[in-house]
Amino acid sequence: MSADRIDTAPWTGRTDPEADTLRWHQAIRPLGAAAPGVAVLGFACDEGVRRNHGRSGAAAAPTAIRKALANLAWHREGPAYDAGDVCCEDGDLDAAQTRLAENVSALLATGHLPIVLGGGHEVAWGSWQGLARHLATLESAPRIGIVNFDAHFDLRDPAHAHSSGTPFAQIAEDCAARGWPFRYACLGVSRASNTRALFRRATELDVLIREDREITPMSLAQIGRELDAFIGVCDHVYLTIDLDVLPACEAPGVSAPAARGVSLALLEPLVEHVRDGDKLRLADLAELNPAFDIDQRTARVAARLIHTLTLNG
Ligand SMILES: N=CN[C@@H](CCC(=O)O)C(=O)O
Ligand SMILES: [Mn+2]
Ligand SMILES: [Mn+2]
Repeated sequence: MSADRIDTAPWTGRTDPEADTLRWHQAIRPLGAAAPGVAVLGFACDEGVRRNHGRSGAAAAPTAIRKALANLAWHREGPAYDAGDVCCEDGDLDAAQTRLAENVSALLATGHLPIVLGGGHEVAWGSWQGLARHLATLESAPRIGIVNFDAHFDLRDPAHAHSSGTPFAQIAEDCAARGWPFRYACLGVSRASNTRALFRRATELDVLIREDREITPMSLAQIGRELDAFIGVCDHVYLTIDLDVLPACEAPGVSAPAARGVSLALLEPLVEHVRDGDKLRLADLAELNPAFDIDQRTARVAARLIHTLTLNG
């Protein structure tokens, strides 16, 4: 399986003359037959955002994230690879998500930790299918926990149209069809941005919900323990970060900027909980829209989160 497009152009940045000054652009390698490591894979698609009546532009996000990541200091021991981009052609979202899933499952089968660079949050349906396809070859009913940092549940009814607003409802249906448990934590939810119907669906699906206003410096340790307990009853974790969980001042470059949001200073320690649980199999970042970004602020946050997620190993 291979991606639709390989673009090495974003991997440029500062080169220092001193020793031990590596940055990502100097360390990352094209994917090849090599030791398992972190593998970034782009999903250049905003068809789901368009269908969800959002602001198009997230298809350009993988390149913008790579550019921001390129210049960050390299602190890893293990390798990192660029697996290229999956693109959405002619609005065929299902086909793009299927190709994403094929690439993700191939990376998992060769021992990599895939980090998918969305794309609208429709990336999650492709990411999930890749993880499910891989785990189904190993276990009959894998216990997968989905941790979504997001201002939105993205549990809209998929019967109308598959979009950036439906991926976790699609996953819930998929789990039911497979006889797998659906375990979903959605942290950073804005009550003002999700209808009563969405809150009801989340409650029916037994979603672990923490609203944006509940995540404070005082509650951080407690929410970390709740996250640990959630992860504790799973064997595998899929982490998905919708950048619109951050306040608009920290992440202006998204389709639906957050009036309140959860700041990076609170988000990052929670992401570290997920990282350090030893169960993380797959992560993606969604909804960066470079057309609305200011001085690469949102792309820099995305890159910082990748740096944090991949710091160990
Ligand atoms: N992935 C985005 N989901 C949100 C978008 C909300 C908005 O555009 O205002 C949702 O469908 O609720
Ligand atoms: Mn969102
Ligand atoms: Mn979302």
